[in-house]
Amino acid sequence: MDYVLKTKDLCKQYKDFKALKGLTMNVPKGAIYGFVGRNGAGKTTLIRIICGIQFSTSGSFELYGVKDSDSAISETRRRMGAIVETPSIFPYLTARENLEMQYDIMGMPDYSSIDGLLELVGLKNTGKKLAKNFSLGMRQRLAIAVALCGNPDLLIFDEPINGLDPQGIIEIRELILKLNKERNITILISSHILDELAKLATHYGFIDNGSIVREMSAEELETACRKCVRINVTDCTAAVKALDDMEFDYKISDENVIDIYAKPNITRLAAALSKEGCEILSCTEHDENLEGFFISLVGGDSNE
Ligand SMILES: Nc1ncnc2c1ncn2[C@@H]1O[C@H](COP(=O)(O)OP(=O)(O)OP(=O)(O)O)[C@@H](O)[C@H]1O
Repeated sequence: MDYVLKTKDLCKQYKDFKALKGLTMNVPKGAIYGFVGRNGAGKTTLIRIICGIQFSTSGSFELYGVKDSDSAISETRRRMGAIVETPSIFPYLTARENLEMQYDIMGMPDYSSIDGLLELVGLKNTGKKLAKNFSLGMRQRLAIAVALCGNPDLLIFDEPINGLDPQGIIEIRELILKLNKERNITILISSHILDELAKLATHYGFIDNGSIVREMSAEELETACRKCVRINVTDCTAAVKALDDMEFDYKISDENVIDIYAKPNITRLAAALSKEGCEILSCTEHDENLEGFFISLVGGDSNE
């Protein structure tokens, strides 16, 4: 498999605090790589290091096979566009003027591709409207257009849908999918909005406490997200006793809600619970989702 980005044992220390602790990750070419971790896990730190905004304390990375220690890394970074934290947009310029400014900054005198870029991100008809008057979704799409200016084949998004309304989320999702499918752009996207990420990602890297705890493809995740039978019961303690006696693999997922990782005979299950004085109020089939998987991987809350 070809990899666009490979990191090896990356560490980042701020005084006494280790933000990255030997982070090793591999982003395959053509992937939409979901970089999943709770607040403070180290996602932005890693992205800032790849973008050259910060330096690692130790470890290394390769971008398109070029090592970070190689002098060619700056040139290689031109193959990459990034939208990190506050997008770099000039509020008192129109969408077109923002892109012209970016072309100037990048030393690209030919503006002929700007119309196509504006069309691609759905900002072709914004005319004289200044970016400061754009909706958050429009601003985010403009930021994506700015990141696309150098015609990159890797795009890095740090939490791209934070704060967007549902319509804005759909627009950004569709744009990301289009860039990946039609322009073959590899995408690294950090997010803690896991349900949304699940609609996009082809690969995942789960980061916790400064290191990658698991990398997997979307197919592998699907297999790992176990199907279960979810029961809502009147008495959880009594139900647990019955489930233990029947040697079921289960998890208490909420107050009086239990996920059973098996296909129990419902009549027998109801009878066993009833013997303990517990009734089943409802029973449904349930798929463990990305969030459930993430929590089972790193424990605790996903901060979402
Ligand atoms: N300049 C700094 N000095 C000291 N600590 C820092 C600095 N920058 C980040 N940190 C700490 O490093 C850890 C990782 O931060 P980082 O921003 O990479 O996390 P994150 O996964 O992107 O989280 P979030 O989703 O909240 O942005 C956090 O505990 C943060 O407080």
